[in-house]
Amino acid sequence: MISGGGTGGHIYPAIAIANAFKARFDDAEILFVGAEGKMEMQKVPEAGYKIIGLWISGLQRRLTFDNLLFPVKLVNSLSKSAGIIRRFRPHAVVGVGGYASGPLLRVASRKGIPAVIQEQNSYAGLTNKLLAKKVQKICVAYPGMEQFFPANKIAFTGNPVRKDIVDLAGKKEAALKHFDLSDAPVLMILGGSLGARTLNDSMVLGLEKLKAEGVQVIWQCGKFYHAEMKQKLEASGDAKGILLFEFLKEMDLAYAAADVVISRAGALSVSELSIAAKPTIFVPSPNVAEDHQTKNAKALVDNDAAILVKDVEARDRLIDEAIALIHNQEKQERLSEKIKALAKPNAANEIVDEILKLIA
Ligand SMILES: CC(=O)N[C@H]1[C@@H](OP(=O)(O)OP(=O)(O)OC[C@H]2O[C@@H](n3ccc(=O)[nH]c3=O)[C@H](O)[C@@H]2O)O[C@H](CO)[C@@H](O)[C@@H]1O
Repeated sequence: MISGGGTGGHIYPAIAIANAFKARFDDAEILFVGAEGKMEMQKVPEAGYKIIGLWISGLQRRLTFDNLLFPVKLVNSLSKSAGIIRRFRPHAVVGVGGYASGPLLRVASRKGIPAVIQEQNSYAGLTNKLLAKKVQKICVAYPGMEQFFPANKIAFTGNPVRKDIVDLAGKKEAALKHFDLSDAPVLMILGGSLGARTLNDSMVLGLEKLKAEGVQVIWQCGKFYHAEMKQKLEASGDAKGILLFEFLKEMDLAYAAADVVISRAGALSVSELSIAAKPTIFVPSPNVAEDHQTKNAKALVDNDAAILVKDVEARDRLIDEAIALIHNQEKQERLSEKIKALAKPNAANEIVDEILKLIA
């Protein structure tokens, strides 16, 4: 049983673990438990797995009606989790962070079912910190996580990445064809699973420069911003080679097509870009707990494996920085080599190994 979600950064590692488990045991039964109304309720069935939703959400920092409902939701979710576990009788449960993994893993551990959590970030999320005492194993993606979790429970596996992204070699030509792009340089803009206002604004401000340089763009803007960005792109006149997407389904092909990437520093984006060995400019989101995206990006930037542009500076200089990198083949190669050295492409399999050790 796999539980958690909320954003792509929790959902896709969960799917990668499920796929790696299925690849080893084709008769394995896997059930997901997510939060009603969240992205996982759509993305998990699209990946071919069954999911049950809990009525749960996070606590807001302000006093809201939702906060008053939180204890009711929690009791409801704990009781629903107990029912789901009683019926499904899992051999092991995995929590990937996000609201739903709290109640589910809490109940599972009370029933003595082996439990693993997977922490994607270099800074531990609240749900995972609370669960750490209850579970047997904690699979992490960054060194130094002993500051949040008991050292004897930690396994340094890396983040589990979908297999089609791990297997990018030889896909470039098919990828350019898929997106109907030429062999002129391709810049990819990745705003994380929800899209990013700063990246979108920077892109709009830099559109004319990119067109003048003949740069092609795969621009993932996020569902929330799509209508506005589409209208701005159309208003800019001829936009051949500037491709706008609300959400990219074929991430493997988008990575394969890209020469240079601008990205938020969500943990999975960082892991995927390392495996894909892409020369990347990270613009960490300033709107996340404890500024953890800056910490995610810093782990690479401090090793000269990526470039960092602060969110507040992005509108002024992000696109210039990207164009300079597009023209600097030698720097692209250096960044690509260094970022690849930090990749952990076998994470999903190592996490499956950890689960199997507990079941045994
Ligand atoms: C705003 C916010 O809370 N962000 C957090 C969220 O990020 P977010 O959900 O943006 O997650 P990540 O950047 O970690 O991962 C995004 C995932 O979505 C996939 N994808 C993305 C866009 C797209 O068009 N298609 C697609 O498939 C990517 O391939 C990747 O697998 O979870 C991460 C992991 O806990 C955290 O590090 C981030 O700080």
